[in-house]
Amino acid sequence: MTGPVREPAGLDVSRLGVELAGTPVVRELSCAVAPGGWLALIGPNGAGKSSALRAMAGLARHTGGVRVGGTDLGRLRGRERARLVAYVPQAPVLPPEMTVREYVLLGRTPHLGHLAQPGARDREAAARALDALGLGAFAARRLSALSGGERQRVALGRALAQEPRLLLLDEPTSALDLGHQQQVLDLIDGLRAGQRLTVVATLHDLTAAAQYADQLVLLDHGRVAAAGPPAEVVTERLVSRVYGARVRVAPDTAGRPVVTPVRGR
Ligand SMILES: Nc1ncnc2c1ncn2[C@@H]1O[C@H](COP(=O)(O)OP(=O)(O)OP(=O)(O)O)[C@@H](O)[C@H]1O
Repeated sequence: MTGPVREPAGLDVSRLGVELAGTPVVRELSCAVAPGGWLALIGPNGAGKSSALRAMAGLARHTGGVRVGGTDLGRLRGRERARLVAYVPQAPVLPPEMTVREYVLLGRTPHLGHLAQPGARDREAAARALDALGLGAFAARRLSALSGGERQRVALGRALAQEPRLLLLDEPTSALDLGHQQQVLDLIDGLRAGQRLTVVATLHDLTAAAQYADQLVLLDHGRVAAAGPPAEVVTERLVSRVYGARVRVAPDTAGRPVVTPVRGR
């Protein structure tokens, strides 16, 4: 997918904290992602990954700072923030009567003037996103008539049409078959490399996280249990301690860890 290359922007998160119903669910999370970098947030159910991501998107009350390209996100209004950051939730709520094309075009909203209608450039950005995700054939389909995996790709399509500089993805491949998982992760990786889009994604698949991200943050009960390059974070010791899982971890030919679950007796 090619689009206009804009000034790249990195992410700086300092001492992020989120409290829900009086309980801290993210504590003292600090991380930095260079422009064009990919950070994966990993950790067991309830570790605080989605909460941290929502806070980075400005959608959850939090303490600490989130800066994108040096700009404090807390100081930006919704539209300004949406030109910089796109967020795709784990289970997006899609308006059932809208078509795929109309929905993806909504990604252009932050770029339109007040009361302005989408123009040719906006339609091109939406068409690029649809094509890149193999959704061209679905463009006229209503959102209520899509499978779970198609819905997930449509939500990502809207975010790509937004042409953000930071892309926040909550479990972007959870509903996708193996081929579409690779297609989506490869696409995001291409945008990262080609346009220096900065990516933060929560991922349950540790092998995929290690294959695609250049750094991982492992959360456990809201705290950072480990952070760094994949080979340092995805280890048998850490995975068994934090997830309570039996696994073998072996490097692939590129040295990235591959996790194999091992059946108990
Ligand atoms: N609205 C809420 N009120 C109170 N606690 C909440 C609320 N939403 C989530 N939590 C709790 O916050 C903690 C972190 O949840 P979060 O969804 O961030 O975890 P996660 O790592 O993304 O989990 P999962 O892998 O299951 O999606 C969990 O203990 C969860 O039960």
